[in-house]
Amino acid sequence: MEPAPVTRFRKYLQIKTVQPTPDYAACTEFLIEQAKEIGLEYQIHECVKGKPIVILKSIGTDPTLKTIMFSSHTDVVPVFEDKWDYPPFAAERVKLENGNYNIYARGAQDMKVTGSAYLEALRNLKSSGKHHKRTIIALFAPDEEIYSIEGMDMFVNTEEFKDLNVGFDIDEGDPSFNDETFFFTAERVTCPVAFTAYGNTGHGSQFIEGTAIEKIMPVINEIIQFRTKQHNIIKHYGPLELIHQGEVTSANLTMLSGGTQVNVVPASYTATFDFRVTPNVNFLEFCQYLKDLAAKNDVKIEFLSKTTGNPVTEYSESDPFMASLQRTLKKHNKKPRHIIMSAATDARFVRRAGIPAVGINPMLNHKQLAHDHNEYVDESEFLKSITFYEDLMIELANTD
Ligand SMILES: CSCC[C@H](NC=O)C(=O)O
Ligand SMILES: [Zn+2]
Ligand SMILES: [Zn+2]
Repeated sequence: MEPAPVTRFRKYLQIKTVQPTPDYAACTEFLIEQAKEIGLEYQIHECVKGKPIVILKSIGTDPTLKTIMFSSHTDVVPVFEDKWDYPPFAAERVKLENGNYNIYARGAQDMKVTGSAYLEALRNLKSSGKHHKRTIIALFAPDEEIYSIEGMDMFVNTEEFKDLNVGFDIDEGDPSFNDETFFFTAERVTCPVAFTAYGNTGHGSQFIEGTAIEKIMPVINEIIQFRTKQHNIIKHYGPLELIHQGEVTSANLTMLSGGTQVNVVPASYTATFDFRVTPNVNFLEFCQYLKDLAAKNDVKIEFLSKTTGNPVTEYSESDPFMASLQRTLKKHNKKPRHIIMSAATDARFVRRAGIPAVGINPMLNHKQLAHDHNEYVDESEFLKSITFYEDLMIELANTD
């Protein structure tokens, strides 16, 4: 028999909140239905029409205290459907030889599993009748996969957000590929940059000097060398390299454009890079390095994001909320490991608003498949994560 939490999780996965045209209306309807069934208060806030932030609340016995927020995003990244063994929005429950089940769907890991675990944890809390002092909020945000511009980036600056009176945020983490539980209080800065070179044009049969491509090539080459050097710093960790990725800066050439016809030398050429800058270096100094590189090669540089850096949440075991988190980890026999998030999450906006935020995902021994084909979760890990969040909610919400 399929457990009821799994049935509800699969229903959430079947809603096509896939970028670039996510069905947020159906998603909101599902979340409201859940809130009503569970007995939670709910409110919806749209910073931009059609981009709902759904907020569910279990009101604490002392509503004057700062609240505890559990954040997730509702959107998922696109798929290459022909590369999937199961339809990505059917959320098929596949039985394995060992008797366990996997649930296959886009968003199964990133991050509807977490949103579903929050809902199930709240459901259990409500039906158990357990009291908690602080109000618990489960927040479901749109557009995280496309920079959150009309999602959390805007929302944290609103009165509605201030009214939530959040004191501590639990946010997106990564499932673990071993038996350790990763938690994050800092992440790398997403820094998309476009370099554009302008040069002489002319007939494609000629040795034209000073072409755009001649100017852009040294920039590309230097960045590729930089990338290799950064990678070399962590390569010796072998299979554990993933844990250390946040300690260095990554660079990937993700877009290259220019040229209109094969026999016409292009007048301009653009190379766009996805940089993820480690908090271990000064972000502005890194930006200056890129600016100098552009100037040296007579190339225009454009920073495609307005970020000036990412604040880090202070971590101290004597902090009462952090202590509650550690107690819950201990209770669940977790081996916590404090690392730097290599990707970007909505926690960065919460931290910018001056609120401590911890990214975490309690699922263990899992293949990391966020944004990949055949994304799935192990059903038993999903079910275990519900009890983890249930305890975490109670611990954090009863923190003095
Ligand atoms: C940088 S905004 C997009 C956020 C996205 N987060 C997870 O996949 C990421 O690319 O890291
Ligand atoms: Zn995500
Ligand atoms: Zn993602």
